[in-house]
Amino acid sequence: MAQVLDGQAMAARITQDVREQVDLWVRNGKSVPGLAVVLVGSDPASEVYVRRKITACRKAGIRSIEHRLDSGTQEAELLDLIDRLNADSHVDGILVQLPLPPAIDATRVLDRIRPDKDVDGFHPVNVGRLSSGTGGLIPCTPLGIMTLLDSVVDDYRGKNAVVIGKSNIVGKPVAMLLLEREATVTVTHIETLNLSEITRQADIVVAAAGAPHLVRGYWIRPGAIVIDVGITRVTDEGGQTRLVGDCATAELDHALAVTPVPGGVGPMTIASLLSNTLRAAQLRDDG
Ligand SMILES: Nc1nc(=O)c2c([nH]1)NC[C@@H]1CN(c3ccc(C(=O)N[C@@H](CCC(=O)O)C(=O)O)cc3)C=[N+]21
Repeated sequence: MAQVLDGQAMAARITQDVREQVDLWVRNGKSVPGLAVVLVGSDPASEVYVRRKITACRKAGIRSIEHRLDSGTQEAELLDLIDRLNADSHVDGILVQLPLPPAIDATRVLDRIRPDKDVDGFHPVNVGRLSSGTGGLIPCTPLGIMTLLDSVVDDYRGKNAVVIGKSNIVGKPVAMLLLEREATVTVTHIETLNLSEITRQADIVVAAAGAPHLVRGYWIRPGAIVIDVGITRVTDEGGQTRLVGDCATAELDHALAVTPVPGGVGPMTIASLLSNTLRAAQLRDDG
C-alpha cells in the first residue's frame, strides 16, 4: 500500500507552529500579524476557500481583515483598496482571492500589491526572485507541495520530477522549487505528447492539470511519489457534490506515497498562507 500523506494533519502541525511563533513575536512587543483578504463577488468555491483561510488565521493567532466587494466593483475601486492596504502598517499580508470578475484585469491588480505584502507570491518581483533563487515570498500551493514532499524525500538530486500543468500559480513555481533542490524537472501540459510515457520515468509526479483522474495507475512507476493538486467539484447522480483529484488514487497502490483529495494539498495551501503572513511581518520588520 502506498503511504497516504495526510495534509490535514501536517497543516494542523504547521498552524500550531505558526501560532507559537506569533505568540513569541507578540511577547517581543511586536504587533499581531494581520492578513487582509479581499473577495470580489460571490463565487461559491471562493467563499469556501476564504472561509477556510479566515478560520485558519484565527487558529494561528493572526488577525484577519476581510474586504468583500460586490461583483460589479470597478477595477479603480479595487486598486484604491490595495493602495490603502499597502500603506496600512497593521496589514502584513494582502490576498486577493482569484478568480476576479472578467471585467477586472487581474494582472493589474496583483501587480499593485507591495511585493513584501504579497503573501500569494504572485507579484512579478516575487516570481523573479523565485526563478533566480533569491528569496521572496513563495506561492502557497507550491510551498505546501514542497513541505509534503520534504516529508518523504531527503535528497532531490538525481531524482526525476515531472510536473503536469504550467499555470503561474502551481506548475511553473513548483518546477522552480524542484529545480532549486536540484531535481531533474520536466514540465508537461495539455499539449504534451505521450504524457504517460514521460510520467512513467518519474520519481516524483506533481499533477496540477485540473483534469479529474487523468493520472492512471500505469502512468506511475513502482515507488514513485505522487502529489495530487487537482480539486474538481463534481455532482454525482444523487445530486451530492464531491471533490475529485487529478489522480486515480485507487490505482496507485504501487506508489511509495500519494496525497489524498480532499485532505492533501488543499489544507497545506492554507497552512502556507499562515507561514507566509508571519514571514511577511518579519520581513517588513527587518526593513
Ligand atoms: N489569491 C488566491 N490564492 C490562492 O491560494 C487561491 C486562490 N486565489 N484561488 C483559488 C485557489 C484554490 N485554493 C485552495 C485553497 C484551499 C483548498 C482546500 O482547503 N481544499 C480542501 C477542500 C475544500 C473544499 O471542501 O472545497 C481539501 O483539499 O481538503 C483548496 C484550494 C487556493 N487558491
